[in-house]
Amino acid sequence: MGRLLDVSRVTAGYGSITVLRDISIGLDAGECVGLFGPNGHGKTTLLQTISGLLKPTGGTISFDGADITGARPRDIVNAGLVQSPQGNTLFGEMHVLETLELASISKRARHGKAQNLRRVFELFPRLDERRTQKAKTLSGGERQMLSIGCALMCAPRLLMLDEPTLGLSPRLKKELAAAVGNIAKSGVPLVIVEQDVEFLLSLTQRLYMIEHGEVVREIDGDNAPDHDAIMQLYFGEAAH
Ligand SMILES: Nc1ncnc2c1ncn2[C@@H]1O[C@H](COP(=O)(O)OP(=O)(O)OP(=O)(O)O)[C@@H](O)[C@H]1O
Repeated sequence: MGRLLDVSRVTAGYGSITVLRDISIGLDAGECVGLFGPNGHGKTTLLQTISGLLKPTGGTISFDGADITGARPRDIVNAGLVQSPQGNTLFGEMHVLETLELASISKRARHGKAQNLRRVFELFPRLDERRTQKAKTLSGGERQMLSIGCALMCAPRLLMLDEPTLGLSPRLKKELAAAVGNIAKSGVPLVIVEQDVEFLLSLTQRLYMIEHGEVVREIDGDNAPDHDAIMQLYFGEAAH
């Protein structure tokens, strides 16, 4: 059986700027993988390309055996491949419940809307307590939870999270890590972009280190280098 997600030799960028160069990553059903590396080296661009928001100029992307290279974002979501962007992309004037309901507009999300909503509130009690609070008044961590909640409203078969812990306090980070861990335990495979490698190692089986739009290293979670070696990798090799 093929992989759940197979990104093969993809090239993509913005206009004349090439960001991703012949990049390949993949995961099997039931697996969670992490992407890390220095800022500005293409991790978000990779997620946007997989989601169909950016069209690759080379390579192929398949999801559950179907070729989705260049497919429309809405068709990709309907196939069950859903991205949760960083939490600052929400509509500020809409409150929590409205936002989650709006997220269930897609064909895929309409089924089981009540059940998905229950699941989001179980996972994130903070959102349950703030159903009628406007998105713009939520804290950074709560906005991140709402962004993940929106993705969960689409009943993902693969969920991609873009820096879910960015700017969070240690306490909120722990809370979010527990919720993301529960999502993984419920059987949803994850692709997580994060700067915090320890956070990634606690949630994923495999890491890809991305530099200059390429995978420069693949790390197996069971044989991961220790903290110092990872820092050396990060700053030693990212400095040039
Ligand atoms: N819309 C855009 N137009 C032009 N260039 C862009 C655009 N979005 C991103 N870039 C550039 O593409 C490169 C890769 O950015 P990207 O956001 O993918 O990196 P990243 O690894 O996710 O970084 P970070 O960890 O800081 O989020 C950067 O040089 C960035 O400036």
